Amino acid sequence: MDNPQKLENNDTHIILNSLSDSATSFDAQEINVIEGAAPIYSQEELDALPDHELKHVVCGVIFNEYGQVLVSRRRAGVDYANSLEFPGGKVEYHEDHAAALKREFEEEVGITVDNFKLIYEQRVNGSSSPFHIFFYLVRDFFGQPYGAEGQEVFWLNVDEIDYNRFPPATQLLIQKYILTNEYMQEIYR
Ligand SMILES: Nc1nc2c([nH]c(=O)n2[C@@H]2O[C@H](COP(=O)(O)OP(=O)(O)OP(=O)(O)O)[C@@H](O)[C@H]2O)c(=O)[nH]1
Ligand SMILES: [Mg+2]
Repeated sequence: MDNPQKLENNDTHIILNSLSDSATSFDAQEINVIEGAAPIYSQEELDALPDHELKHVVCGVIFNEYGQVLVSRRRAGVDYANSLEFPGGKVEYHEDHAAALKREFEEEVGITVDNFKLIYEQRVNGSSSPFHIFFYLVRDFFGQPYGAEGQEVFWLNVDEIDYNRFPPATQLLIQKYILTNEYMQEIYR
């Protein structure tokens, strides 16, 4: 792959970036947390669960050459509807994390991704069952991201990120990893 992190077309960058206006005007109150999402397990109980009993979720954090991060808006009718998220989803039983990340990025934002590094993981009380979420820094991508499932997708400047717009596990990732600039040494290496 030739210089996979560089977007092929600067117009696409501008179109995607202009969508961030709607993200910037987003009201955190719109986030629809489905009823019954109260924690089922205490943190202690969650920590004691065998990992094979937990669904694995993988999400990818990608930066473009302008230092912006790729974000999607969750659709209506799902948990945390309307919140922002990093693309990703549930690992299927036959997949490892890398295969699941590649599939989710193809399905959700139409790009090919590679060269992953685990940056944060956490066990979470889901609305129906607990899951284990893993966030990967994605160092290489190829193609132009778009909302392949009809959702909004945009590049967001790191200093415009409002972590309150994301689900709780993602808020922690943003606070620990993105707002502290810890990612810098990994991508601008
Ligand atoms: N994609 C994504 N999911 C997240 C993030 N943070 C977070 O708590 N989650 C949770 O991870 C769980 C699974 O993610 P998902 O809904 O994207 O799963 P998926 O793509 O396989 O969806 P599907 O079941 O409709 O096919 C959801 O409960 C979601 O709320 C995030 O930053 N990105
Ligand atoms: Mg998903």
